[in-house]
Amino acid sequence: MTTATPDARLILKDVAKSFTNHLRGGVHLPVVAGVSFRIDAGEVVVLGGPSGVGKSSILRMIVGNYAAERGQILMRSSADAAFVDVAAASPREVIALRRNVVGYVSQFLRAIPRVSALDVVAEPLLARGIGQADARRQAGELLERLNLPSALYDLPPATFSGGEKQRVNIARGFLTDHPILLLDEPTASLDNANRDVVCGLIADKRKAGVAILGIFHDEEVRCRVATRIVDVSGFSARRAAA
Ligand SMILES: Nc1ncnc2c1ncn2[C@@H]1O[C@H](COP(=O)(O)OP(=O)(O)OP(=O)(O)O)[C@@H](O)[C@H]1O
Repeated sequence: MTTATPDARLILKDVAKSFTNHLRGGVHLPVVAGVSFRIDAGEVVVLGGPSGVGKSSILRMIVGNYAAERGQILMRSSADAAFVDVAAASPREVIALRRNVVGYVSQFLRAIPRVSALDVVAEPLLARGIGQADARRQAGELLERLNLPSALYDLPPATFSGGEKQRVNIARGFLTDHPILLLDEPTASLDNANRDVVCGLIADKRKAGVAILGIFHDEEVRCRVATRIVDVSGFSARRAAA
């Protein structure tokens, strides 16, 4: 299952993560071990399992926010490209992978003071060399699809509602054409109409051959978007240690 095929974009091999709490006398908290799965282009794999089992931690290791303790996290942009191991990558390599290979929609928007919603969304396109007018136009079109009132485009998102902030975050993550996309509960604060829009955006990405890995607590959304579910309970380090 974790062998490389031409379609493979993301391969995890025997990945493990635990935390050590230095403020609590070095308490050691094993989270996951033996995490092994593969995602091909055009798949939407959803991580399942109970709260606290390690789903978000796996996404954060893939995007390089958390260091993997063991194992390999191999990713590539196309069938012709070489795999890069995020688990062994330098900070500079991680930044390049985030710019070009792996997109990430986190649970919460990290609002930058004084930067407008439109520019927050357009920024990843600018970083990839697209001109400002074009980037802002594309950002506006996506925000419109996500039903964000145009009166908000020029305002910084800091004072937006939870659902409005989440839609800015989704637009920022979906605007680029990263070949791998990670989604951490992108529909959590959305109403039904906008949940439908996000399901449509995910379907478009899948058709374009993007390899998607997501967490969705909403069962209806999970059933609509998932092509496969990976149950993280099977990798629980606590269960293995018990
Ligand atoms: N930075 C951190 N420092 C210490 N412990 C952490 C850290 N991040 C996560 N954990 C712990 O790791 C475990 C797994 O957390 P994680 O957020 O990955 O679970 P989850 O399956 O995504 O949960 P949920 O479904 O509730 O979001 C939890 O026990 C959590 O407390």
